[in-house]
Amino acid sequence: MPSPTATLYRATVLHTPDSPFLKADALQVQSDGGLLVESGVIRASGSYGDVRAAWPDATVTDLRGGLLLPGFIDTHVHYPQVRVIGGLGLPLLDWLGQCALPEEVRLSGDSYARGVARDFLGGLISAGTTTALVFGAHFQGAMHAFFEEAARRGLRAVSGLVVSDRLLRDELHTTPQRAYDEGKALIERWHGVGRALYAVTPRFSLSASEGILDACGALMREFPDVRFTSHINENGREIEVVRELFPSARDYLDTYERAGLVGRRSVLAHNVHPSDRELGVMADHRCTAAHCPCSNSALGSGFFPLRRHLDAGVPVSLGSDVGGGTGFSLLKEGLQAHFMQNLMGAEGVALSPAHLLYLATRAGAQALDLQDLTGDFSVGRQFDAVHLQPAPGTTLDTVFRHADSPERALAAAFATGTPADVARVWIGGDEVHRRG
Ligand SMILES: Nc1nc2[nH]cnc2c(=O)[nH]1
Ligand SMILES: [Zn+2]
Repeated sequence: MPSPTATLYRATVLHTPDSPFLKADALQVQSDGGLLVESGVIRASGSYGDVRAAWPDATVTDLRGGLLLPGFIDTHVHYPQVRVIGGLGLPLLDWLGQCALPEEVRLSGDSYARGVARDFLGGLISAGTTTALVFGAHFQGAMHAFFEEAARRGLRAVSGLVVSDRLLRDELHTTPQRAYDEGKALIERWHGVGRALYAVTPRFSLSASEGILDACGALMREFPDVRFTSHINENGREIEVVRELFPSARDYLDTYERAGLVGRRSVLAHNVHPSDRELGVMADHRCTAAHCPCSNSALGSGFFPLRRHLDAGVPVSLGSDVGGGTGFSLLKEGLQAHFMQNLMGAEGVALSPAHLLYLATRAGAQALDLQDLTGDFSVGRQFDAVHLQPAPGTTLDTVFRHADSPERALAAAFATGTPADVARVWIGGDEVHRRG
């Protein structure tokens, strides 16, 4: 019997439980759909009429007039960089030195860090993101502040202390022992607590000695279900420096591989310039590449070789890479991915709205090994959802009113949607954002 707390969401529902890269017709659409949610979990789905008939006592929430999508999953976004979005015109290493790192130093102050965490979470959730792999800060206090604020907002946050011991700035450097000790303490405090998970996070091999990568490896061995994230193969100059710093490594990936950091729960951001060997190893381990198209464009990092990743069998997800990226919207990231693949001509992959939705949702859940929990609207998943409903009189509202199918409306959402079109957001059935 349905409990009195069951809610039936009535909406135009779209999701991609299967990958459109592997299966035609992967986009599932219910023009007048129903999702029955009880205790935050989806118990039934189908046409509104069918679900209503089976659950006549459920309270109906009427969301007709927009699109109900799975909450977006951002698999690469930096919490300390929200206030420095927009440093355009610099390549990676100059941008880090001039824009990102001076701000990251300020997070040594706990109250400053808490303010940044609040700004970050407000921006992320109001853009429709419900799960995120969040590149953390270099300071333990800032990470406690982040996890506390993320819990308060209800985000599914996967994050960890960022560790480095060379070539950044002294204030951001640690030691292998301290990286291990602080990482262990944070894992024991936060991993698996509420919706939080921990990710071991060396910044990138350029700023990490073998000692610090080994300390990360020790944490991964001791806590095998934590996640791993870092950067790889983003920028030509960065790759040259890594080659000089690790003369015996076969390539950039090998610097992580030798430390035991490449696995099913590893997500490496960018991978704009991979070798075939690196792609083969990532595929063998089911290690995901987080594609960040706005960042790659803003920092001039290059065109992401999506075709080569797909052909090699490497999983790919999407990231906003704020603040190298230009904002929190995964709609915008999807559009930019589409543009860049188009501009690559024969080497590019034609990305349909179904591909974009998959990359922004289910692919991220798989990257984080959370596919049984979130990322689509299958029965048994958490109700993590975003309701796109443009305000009356806006351009997207006009297009929605005249779209001849939900698929066309979805394409328009990627083409012209912004966080202003996000009307409501739920995580685990809790409403975590409602447009003012
Ligand atoms: N885009 C980007 N790449 C990085 N590589 C190392 N740190 C960073 C960062 O903060 N942003
Ligand atoms: Zn990044």
